[in-house]
Amino acid sequence: MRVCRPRCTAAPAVAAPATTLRFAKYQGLGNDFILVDNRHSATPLVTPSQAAKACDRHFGVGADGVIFALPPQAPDSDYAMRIYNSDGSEPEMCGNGIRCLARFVAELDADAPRRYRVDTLAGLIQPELLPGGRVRVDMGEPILEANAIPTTLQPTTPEGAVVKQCLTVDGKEWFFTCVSMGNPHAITFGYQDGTLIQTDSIDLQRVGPLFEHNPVFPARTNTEFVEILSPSHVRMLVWERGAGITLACGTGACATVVAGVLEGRLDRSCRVDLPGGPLEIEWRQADNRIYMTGPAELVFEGTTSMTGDEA
Ligand SMILES: N[C@@H](CCC[C@H](N)C(=O)O)C(=O)O
Repeated sequence: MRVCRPRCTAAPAVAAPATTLRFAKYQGLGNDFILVDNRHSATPLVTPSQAAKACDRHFGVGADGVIFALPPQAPDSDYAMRIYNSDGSEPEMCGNGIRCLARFVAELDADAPRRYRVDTLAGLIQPELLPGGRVRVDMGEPILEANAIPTTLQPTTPEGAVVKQCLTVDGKEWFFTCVSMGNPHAITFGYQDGTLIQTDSIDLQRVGPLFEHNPVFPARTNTEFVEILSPSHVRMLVWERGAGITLACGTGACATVVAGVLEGRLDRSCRVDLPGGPLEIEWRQADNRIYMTGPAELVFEGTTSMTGDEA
């Protein structure tokens, strides 16, 4: 006897409703972002998967992340900022991004002050507009305690910091210092045998993911490979959590100077050269806060069609 089974039919395709999103594309040293005016709602207008699509450099607008200017949340803040990485994950902070946000809100709101208090998932961060399109940011204090970074690497100092700890990756023994600027960073200046990093010898595409997804970093990590040019001048490459190779990372540059000071290699004021250009970083002894100065500029404004998550 022949048994007839019902045929498996696909549900009729229903086009997900598309909405039009207005945005401005900004860049800070080539670290580029889609900025969204979200001041009328505390909920981002774009979902993580829509953000990932918009960041795609072939099928979308193209960017390293999507940044939302939201209404203030904390009592003393002027705005709140949230960001999605290009893979749709949500980091706590973005150094180049907050310089872009400062210039974006200055364009939106002519009455905005020159110095803002921005509420982020990493706490209150304070950018200040300078002449010539530059922005100086009070990035707050670094976090050094291993559990708070977070890393399971064994602390090397009585205060619980992970400084110059050895980690074997890709068959090599690297020395690492871990610093959080609200988001996690692992910084290396060299290997256990004493050889120092030369940035042109780093195969970032190969080793970057091995650090990002290493189990010693339970929240994944951004990784900085740093070549020392002098005690006040370094060259840095970055593999970003959730975004891969980028041309610059502001929180990474800040974390690098902190790591360099802790390892006794760098001065507290440093120029950090990134593939997209230089940042000036100061880790001030008087208040333990980090100050980052660099450019941010508008690239173009536009609209894009956003479909639902199921599309
Ligand atoms: N490019 C940023 C950092 C963005 C977040 C990072 N990818 C993370 O996941 O922590 C910067 O300029 O700081």
